[in-house]
Amino acid sequence: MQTPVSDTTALKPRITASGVQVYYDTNHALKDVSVNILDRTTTAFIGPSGCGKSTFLRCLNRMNDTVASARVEGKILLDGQDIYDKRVDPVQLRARIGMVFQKPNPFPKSIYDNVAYGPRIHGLARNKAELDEIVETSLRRAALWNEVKDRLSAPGTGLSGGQQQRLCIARAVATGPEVLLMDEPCSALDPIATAQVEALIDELREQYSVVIVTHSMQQAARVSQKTAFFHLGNLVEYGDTQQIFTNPQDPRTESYITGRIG
Ligand SMILES: Nc1ncnc2c1ncn2[C@@H]1O[C@H](COP(=O)(O)OP(=O)(O)OP(=O)(O)O)[C@@H](O)[C@H]1O
Repeated sequence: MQTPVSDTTALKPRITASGVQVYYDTNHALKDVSVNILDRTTTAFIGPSGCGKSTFLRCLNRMNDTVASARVEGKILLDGQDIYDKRVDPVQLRARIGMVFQKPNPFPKSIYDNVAYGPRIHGLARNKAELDEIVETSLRRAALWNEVKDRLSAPGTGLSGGQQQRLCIARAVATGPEVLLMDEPCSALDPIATAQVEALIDELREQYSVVIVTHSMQQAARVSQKTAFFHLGNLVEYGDTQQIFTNPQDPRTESYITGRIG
């Protein structure tokens, strides 16, 4: 369901990006991007292939650190703290800004251990009972508990694609993140599993800030309250999803949403 515009106006920025540039060697892939990502809001990144959506998403939890050719400039603050500060541990950061990928990628471990992995390495549970509690809460939050509660020791990889993606969402929420980044989370799923994940995204944003990269404008319209349109490495337009789709301010946005570029 679309949130009325007035609902997002009072929400505070969780992430503030200013003047972000990304280079892969000499390829200037992201050009001077500045945007606020709001709390308790789903923000969609849309735009033609290769425009920099995933590159920008990966800047938000320093996943580009793992790409040798990538160089990131500019400032990205999470709750006012510079995430690129040398004192910030990227592993701790990724517990606060979780990520769900295009293809479900559960660990080759049991359903329980997939969810318990993060809380274990970050020392979030003092004993087995607390860990059990986190696993159950996370699986409930990912709308998967009822389907798996009787087979928690079965391998995560044995679940259906849609269930695996919800398991990956449970794994991401298990560390108590503030922000969830999703890079085309439904592209490997069938329509029913897609609908389930979309419904879940709408529930998750009541607690988290959710950012989703999607190729589907219909999906962006269904799940997001804010939309950012990227083109050739530029953030061309950012605004309320309804406004972007009905009354875009930039001719490039209009061309994209009416299917003239893409
Ligand atoms: N790991 C990488 N190494 C080198 N260049 C990269 C890498 N990832 C992305 N790029 C380049 O950066 C630019 C932006 O790519 P990016 O994947 O961010 O775009 P996108 O909008 O997410 O595209 P798509 O919708 O096809 O996934 C492209 O020119 C791409 O070739």
